[in-house]
Amino acid sequence: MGATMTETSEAPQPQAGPQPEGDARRVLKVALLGGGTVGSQVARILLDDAEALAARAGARLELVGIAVRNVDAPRDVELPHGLYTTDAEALVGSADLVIELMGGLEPARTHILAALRRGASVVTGNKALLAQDGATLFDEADAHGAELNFEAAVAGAIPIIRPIRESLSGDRITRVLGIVNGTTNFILDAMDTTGAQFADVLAEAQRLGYAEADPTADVEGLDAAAKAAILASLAFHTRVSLDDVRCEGITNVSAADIAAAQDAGLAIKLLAIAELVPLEPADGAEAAHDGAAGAPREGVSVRVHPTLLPRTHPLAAVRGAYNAVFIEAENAGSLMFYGAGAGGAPTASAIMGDVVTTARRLLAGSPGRTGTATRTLPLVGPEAVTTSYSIGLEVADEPGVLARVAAVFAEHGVSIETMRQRIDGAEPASEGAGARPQGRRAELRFVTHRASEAALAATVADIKNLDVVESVTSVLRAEGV
Ligand SMILES: NC(=O)c1ccc[n+]([C@@H]2O[C@H](COP(=O)([O-])OP(=O)(O)OC[C@H]3O[C@@H](n4cnc5c(N)ncnc54)[C@H](O)[C@@H]3O)[C@@H](O)[C@H]2O)c1
Ligand SMILES: N[C@@H](CCO)C(=O)O
Ligand code: NA
Repeated sequence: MGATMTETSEAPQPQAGPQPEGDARRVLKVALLGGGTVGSQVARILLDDAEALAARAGARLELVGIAVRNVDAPRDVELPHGLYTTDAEALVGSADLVIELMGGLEPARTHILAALRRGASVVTGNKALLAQDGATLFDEADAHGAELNFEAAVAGAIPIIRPIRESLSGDRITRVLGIVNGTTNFILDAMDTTGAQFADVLAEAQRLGYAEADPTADVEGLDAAAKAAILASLAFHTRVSLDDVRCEGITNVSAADIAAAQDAGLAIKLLAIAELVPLEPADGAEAAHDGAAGAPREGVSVRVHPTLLPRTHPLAAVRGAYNAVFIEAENAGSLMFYGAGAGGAPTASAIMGDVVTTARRLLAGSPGRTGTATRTLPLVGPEAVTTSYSIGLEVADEPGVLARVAAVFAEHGVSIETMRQRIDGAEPASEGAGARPQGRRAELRFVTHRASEAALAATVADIKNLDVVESVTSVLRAEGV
């Protein structure tokens, strides 16, 4: 075991059999980097629940310090002032187990690497760092016999990392669909419930404290993309980083999109989607194989975008700031994991689960491997992925317009599943329903069968060029319609 452990001088004699209060001779020194929203809750649990944690971990978990930027900053959770320090480096040097909750890339990365190089294990909630440079951290952990655990990094309190890494390690996961950002789910849900526009709901979410003052990482999908990269790496045993994730946020989702989705029995959710995609062999070439005899070559697609879902899909029922991850596996079938994806105490629960599990394995002298990549799957771009699309258009309400638009879909081989028409906000009218006033506009909404992004883009470009089309108001992807 890489970590050193101390023994207290007033140690009781060892006893045979189970020891409900843990083995009090053994102490694991725990350093906490960051005393903010999550860190303060982790410290509270470590101090308040010390006895129960010792019983479960098999050693006393001694909080030796909390590294912060300013030791005198006002705090919501009252903790012994003497625990705070600005010297994170020294704190890391004294610990058996380091909990990193500073966030950001640096100096978090430097401190985690320093801990792992000493053989100290690390628990972190830092999805941004893991998605950017997880491979380096995993390699370092494995090289030094230390563990790096990160349940809190994806979907907060929801157990999802460990189920993928452990419970499903004997299955073959084929697809992961996740609502992994609470802020955007809160906004989309509020738009769905109230009919309000994105900007108004965002302002309200900021007022209520759901959205950050700078909501860019959330509303542009970057936070979800980091989580998607982590989920894809674990689910498919390959390496995926943030740069591999195609990402589109929710800033362009309009109240009209939401209303149209509702009319069609659909909901709009920001989904992180990671899936295995079969790859066609190159022209004239044999299909390459990924190592398993006879296995067809496959790639991984990882993306984040607003997605239309049938309102009957389990993910459509996820309301407010909650998160959920839906997994499809060859043998398990469909599984859904649901709960609080953020917040101090919920996220601290996931951190503490990792801390106790890590402590147990350290005490048993058998740290687990951190890295799970066993193969290198190609990342596939949108050209190899097909999805259904919903396209909204504003057109002149004139005879023959529908036929001209439909012809463009046909030219590009994009098959239409449904079409809805609304005249100047009035109830749908059928073609040929009597004389229309001149200059009226109609809104058309098409839902397509599965199509490639290239075919869809070419279709939209040609539709925009039709003189009867005033504008393409939205293009949204759909799943399960
Ligand atoms: N807040 C959540 O709901 C949530 C959920 C899941 C994961 N996370 C992750 O947990 C981590 C912590 O999030 P948080 O919300 O508690 O952040 P926070 O901003 O509330 O707290 C950060 C803490 O780190 C300290 N810190 C930051 N930079 C430092 C530096 N250079 N030196 C010393 N101390 C420094 C700050 O003083 C503060 O105490 C992040 O990686 C975040 O992505 C947070
Ligand atoms: N900003 C994130 C916090 C949890 O990672 C969210 O809204 O879900
Ligand atoms: Na989690």
